[in-house]
Amino acid sequence: MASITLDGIGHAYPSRDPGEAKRYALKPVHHVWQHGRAYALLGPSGCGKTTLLNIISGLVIPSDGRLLFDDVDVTRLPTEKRNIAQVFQFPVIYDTMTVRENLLFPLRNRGVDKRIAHDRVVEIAGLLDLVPVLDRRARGLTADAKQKISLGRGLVRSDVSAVLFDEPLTVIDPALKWELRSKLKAVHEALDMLMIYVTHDQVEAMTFADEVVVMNDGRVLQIGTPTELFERPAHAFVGYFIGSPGMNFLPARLEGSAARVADAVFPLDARYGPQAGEVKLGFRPDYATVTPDGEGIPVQVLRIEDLGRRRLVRVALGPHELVATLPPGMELNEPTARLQVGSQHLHIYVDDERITGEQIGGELA
Ligand SMILES: Nc1ncnc2c1ncn2[C@@H]1O[C@H](COP(=O)(O)OP(=O)(O)OP(=O)(O)O)[C@@H](O)[C@H]1O
Repeated sequence: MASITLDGIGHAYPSRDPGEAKRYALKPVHHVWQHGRAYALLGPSGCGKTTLLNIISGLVIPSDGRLLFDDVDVTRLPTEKRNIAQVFQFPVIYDTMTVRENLLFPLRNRGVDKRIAHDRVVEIAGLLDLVPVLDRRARGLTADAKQKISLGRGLVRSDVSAVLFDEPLTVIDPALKWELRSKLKAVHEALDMLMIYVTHDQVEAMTFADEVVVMNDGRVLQIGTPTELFERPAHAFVGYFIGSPGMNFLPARLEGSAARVADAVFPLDARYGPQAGEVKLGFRPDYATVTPDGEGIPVQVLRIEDLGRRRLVRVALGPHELVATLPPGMELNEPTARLQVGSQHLHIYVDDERITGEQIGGELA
């Protein structure tokens, strides 16, 4: 068991064209992943998640930086010497063996005492609801059950430095995904292990992880708890990618402790220096409400989307479109309405990075 340090880890795959400038699939990143915690690597296709996972597993030797398991440099160690377990998108199991034999296999391979191995298999099977099928052959089981065996094989060794999951719920029936997602969370809570989970699905990442690593275009943009990513996205991409729908962004001008968008003025809870100038104002649809009249910024109502549990309203502020929430029971019968956003939910971005001002009252916003 270990913590994992990414010490300036980055990677550029070798190019066929020797004249081409170095192109990073993963831009250098520095971070320490703590023993016992669950991390998710989240981002769109091609953002570098698999590259980072493969660097940790040893399938890719990074072009930059060092990888440490505790204080041991493993950057160039082959996979089999790294003491990690991996779970892939598709089940990796022995069809002709029983579920019990499949789960015992990684332990037998390491010469674990028979009694200890047996108890551990029963513990893991219990966590994954595999006890009733322990003595069935894997061959006859459903795809979901087979992937659970694969998960079990990844989790069964208690001496690994980390368990790596590469989109492990891909083959799971959508109706069962929810169940398995929360089961994996419970498994992590029951076992004191460092787990790293690659996904492009924000719900999977947010359910599973203590901390989510949001990546885009080879860059780690923010590492934070689900709440931090939702409440204070450090980068505009994080605001847009996390949440459904994502954050609204409007081009704005800062004027002390207010942001001006066209003729509308949004009071902020912080004061910004004059250097900020042209910025992006970001706020979540969840924290913006539209009402027919009263206080707030005048907007044009474009359309209402009834999602059953909540209603969203798409409005225009000058030439800009944005999404807000329509409070329960509220009707909009006129083409114009009022938009309200609490100043604590307004964020300022310069070159897509969130900046903080001097909070009115003292601290940083
Ligand atoms: N073996 C390789 N040789 C050259 N380029 C590669 C190689 N593997 C990946 N890349 C490139 O590196 C970048 C990051 O790819 P990576 O597979 O790490 O992303 P990802 O986020 O895991 O995507 P996906 O979710 O589609 O698997 C992409 O531009 C990809 O084309």
